[in-house]
Amino acid sequence: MTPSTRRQVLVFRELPDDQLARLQAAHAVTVANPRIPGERDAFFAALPQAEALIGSSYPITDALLDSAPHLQAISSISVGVDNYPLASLHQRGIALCHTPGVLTETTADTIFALLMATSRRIPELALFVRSGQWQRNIGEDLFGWDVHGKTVGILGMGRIGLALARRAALGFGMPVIYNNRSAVPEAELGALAGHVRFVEREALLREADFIVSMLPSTPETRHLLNADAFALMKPSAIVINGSRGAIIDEAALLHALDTDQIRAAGLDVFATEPLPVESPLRTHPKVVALPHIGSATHETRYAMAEMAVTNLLQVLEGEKPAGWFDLGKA
Ligand SMILES: NC(=O)C1=CN([C@@H]2O[C@H](COP(=O)(O)OP(=O)(O)OC[C@H]3O[C@@H](n4cnc5c(N)ncnc54)[C@H](OP(=O)(O)O)[C@@H]3O)[C@@H](O)[C@H]2O)C=CC1
Ligand SMILES: O=CC(=O)O
Repeated sequence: MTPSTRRQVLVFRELPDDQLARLQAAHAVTVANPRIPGERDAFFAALPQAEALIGSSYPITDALLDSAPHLQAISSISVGVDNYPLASLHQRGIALCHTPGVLTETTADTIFALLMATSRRIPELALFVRSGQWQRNIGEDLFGWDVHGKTVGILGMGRIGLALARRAALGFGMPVIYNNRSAVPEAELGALAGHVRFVEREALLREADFIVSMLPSTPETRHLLNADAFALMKPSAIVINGSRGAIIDEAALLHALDTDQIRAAGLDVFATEPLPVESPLRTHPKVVALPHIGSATHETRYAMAEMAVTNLLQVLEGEKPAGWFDLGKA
């Protein structure tokens, strides 16, 4: 990419003031979030001039790219890149950046908390107290299930999967099994060496007490947790989805929960987000549902915004930033 003078940058999700100012110091910036009804028209009006986009949580489609003929770079404020048409970006020569690493530990904290909350029924019992139902000692109908010592099966042992495995194996004494397309080299396991075991996916689904998805959403991982997968799991299995809604066939999940094929599910992500109010997952007694908060702390959302702005500034200068996404390998 040729080093720039001032480029037309379209910001499609709010940025911290100081990070917006970094962009404004170097480029001509329009801020318009297409998810906000009052800003939608401004977003589409700015696309024909836009040379760069920065934001997240909005699907960038081929049709949208067609209306942005000058686009040269997109900087996503996320690690997941499933909102972008990767092959089209590659074909059109549009660079893509994302924010791997800065959200790893925070997301692992959230997903481990979700695992614990689901198994120990924390939201349900907190509501029990809040609603004034705690009148005597609780009975076993409200007991949860142990977390420590149980086997966790991680689908997608990448950056976040490994951070989750450290919490589970080294903090909670949990045997960890995992599945990837290729096993993590022993040298990259660090303190986890000897604590985790690569297994085939089917074995993971059969053996694990907790099945956790940290897989990216791709054509290959779509509905990987489907009726066949739930049929392999233990009736006591708890399914945790910390990555993307598309990994789970939600109708099959509901059937598995309703027929006691599995015990419970903890979900941070859904096929449609925000979760539609009519979704049975919202109020299902065996489901703990969160509003996609894996990385949602003040510190980490700031770090993501800062990295995304740095990525964009560097890519517009013709450099290859830390968050460069290699479209050639996607
Ligand atoms: N809930 C939330 O708020 C958040 C959700 N996420 C989600 O988490 C995902 C993972 O993030 P991160 O850990 O940084 O990503 P990584 O790329 O580091 O990890 C992904 C892992 O999945 C494995 N994988 C990819 N495709 C397949 C497949 N078809 N079958 C089996 N394994 C596969 C990869 O291993 P291999 O290549 O060997 O197969 C890799 O180890 C993101 O893509 C995003 O969707 C991320 C942040 C926050
Ligand atoms: O879901 C969040 C992300 O960063 O990806």
